[in-house]
Amino acid sequence: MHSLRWIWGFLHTYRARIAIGLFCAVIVSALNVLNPYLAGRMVDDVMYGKQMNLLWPILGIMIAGTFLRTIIRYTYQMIFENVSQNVIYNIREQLYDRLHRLDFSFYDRTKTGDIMARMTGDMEAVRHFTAWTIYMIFENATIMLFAIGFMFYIHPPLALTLLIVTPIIGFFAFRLTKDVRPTFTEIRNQFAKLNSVVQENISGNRVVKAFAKEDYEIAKFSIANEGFKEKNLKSSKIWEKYLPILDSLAGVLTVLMIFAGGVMVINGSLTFGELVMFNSFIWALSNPMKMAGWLLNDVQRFIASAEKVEDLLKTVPKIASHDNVVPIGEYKGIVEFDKVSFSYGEEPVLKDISFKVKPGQTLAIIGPTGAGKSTLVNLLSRFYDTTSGEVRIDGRNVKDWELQELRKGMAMVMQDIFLFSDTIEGNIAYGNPHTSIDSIKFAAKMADAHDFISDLPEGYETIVGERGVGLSGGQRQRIALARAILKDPSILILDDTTSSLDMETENRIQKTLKSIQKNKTSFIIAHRISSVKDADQILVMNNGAIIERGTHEDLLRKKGYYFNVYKNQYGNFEEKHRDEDVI
Ligand SMILES: Nc1ncnc2c1ncn2[C@@H]1O[C@H](COP(=O)(O)OP(=O)(O)OP(=O)(O)O)[C@@H](O)[C@H]1O
Repeated sequence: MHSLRWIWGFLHTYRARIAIGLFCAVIVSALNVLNPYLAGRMVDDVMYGKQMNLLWPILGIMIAGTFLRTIIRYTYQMIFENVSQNVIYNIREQLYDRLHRLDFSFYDRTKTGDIMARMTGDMEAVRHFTAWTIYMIFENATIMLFAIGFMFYIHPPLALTLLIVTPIIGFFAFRLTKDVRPTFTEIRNQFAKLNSVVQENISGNRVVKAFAKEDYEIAKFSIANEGFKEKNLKSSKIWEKYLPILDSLAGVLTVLMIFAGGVMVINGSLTFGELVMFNSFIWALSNPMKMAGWLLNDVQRFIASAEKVEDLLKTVPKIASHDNVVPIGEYKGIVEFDKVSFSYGEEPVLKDISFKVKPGQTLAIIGPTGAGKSTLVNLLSRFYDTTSGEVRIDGRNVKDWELQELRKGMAMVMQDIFLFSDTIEGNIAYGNPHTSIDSIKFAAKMADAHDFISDLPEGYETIVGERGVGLSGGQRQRIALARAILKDPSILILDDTTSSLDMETENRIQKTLKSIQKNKTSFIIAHRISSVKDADQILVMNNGAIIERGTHEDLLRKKGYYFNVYKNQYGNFEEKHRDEDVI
């Protein structure tokens, strides 16, 4: 019931069309009882009554009725198809919108394969229900009602005799529904698992090959595939149990009709023509009963899928703009962390972090892997919210910013570079689609990417593969950097952006970046001293806390963690310190 109420929320926009469709279905159902009735009249009036003048009119009406029925049926099938396509279009749009609004924590815990299963298999089950199942249920119910009404009109005792079987059919149809429903949820969940295995294997195919794990992955897929087959077979077994019962009960109707009807014809309470009518009405009774199994099946499949789609549509992003946000107007880029702590789960990942950076300044963060560097900058753009403390930009808590406005003023080059399957030009212009090619080239020059792009046979028009396949790690980083530079943000965040570059290229980029960093607040996360040494402030993080802070010179003087990293990267400190060019 709940799923029906949910789908009605989408269907009600088309209620006029649905009403027309259902009205057409009523006409078709009425026309369905016309031919059996006329066949009976033919027997009684034309064959037995010898009223030959009725032969052609009856035949004409039968043919015209059949013709009309076909046209009207086609019309409402088209109406429902059209409504279903519109409904699915609307649901898909809302789903996609929701997927974009959901935050990082949702994607942290949800498998891509599961999302894909909802967008494909579940949506198809919902479409099938709205395009076919709804009108089929209505059509079968009305055919049955018309047939029962007519049978009572013609001969109530025989009609009653035949209806004795219907409660038994109803009972088994109900049992089928009850038993088969959980299996559809299982099938649906297994389909999501299968999707996840396939999706992960396609995305990770290089790792699979590199580790020669093809057989292992094939075996893993086989288990999921086998599970899917088993769940489907389990569902079929329930079907196999009930469908023959429903079929046989429908068959019982014919036997009952011939037996009881025959007796009534012999004792003269029923004409032969009326027996012919009843014989034809048997179809109108038995067919909906046979269909009931299939239709209930479809309804269960719909409910299992609708719950999943609705579930996703109702998932509320934890991170969103609150209702009373006022646009800030000018974006300066003053960043302040005030006693910020954060945890993804139980364990604290950031502990009591405080600092302030102003436009034109660069803050660098260095520290061992897992120290919390990326997590720190993720709080800046509100990918996650602080557990305690405040992150402020231009003096305002990031939670009080309109989310889009907050993020529009920032550009981030993430550790895990993602490029779209598009041209290099399209990838660089992702944040500014209407920009000129000259601006794109300028940004590429700033990121030291212009030369290698120009050397490609198709230059900026070169299509890069999914996730940037076809480019080296360093080339990908430089395109991502150009994409961020082109956005001309107030806050520029570079998370391990130059890790794949050689020192010479990194040096060139640092020089060019200086010219554009003048009015920006820059964050640089790196493991190399060469990447952070020029920053106005360097934070050394370990285990979620700031353990040292200061300029390069300050930190060298402290002879702590930073000093040791420096020594490791540049060899003997005293010796290298004499050679200032090195740093
Ligand atoms: N999405 C997440 N869910 C749960 N834990 C996470 C998540 N992302 C990171 N962590 C954990 O938080 C801690 C800090 O991770 P973070 O990525 O911030 O470190 P990092 O200093 O940037 O490391 P690296 O230098 O390797 O990039 C790690 O222990 C990591 O396992």
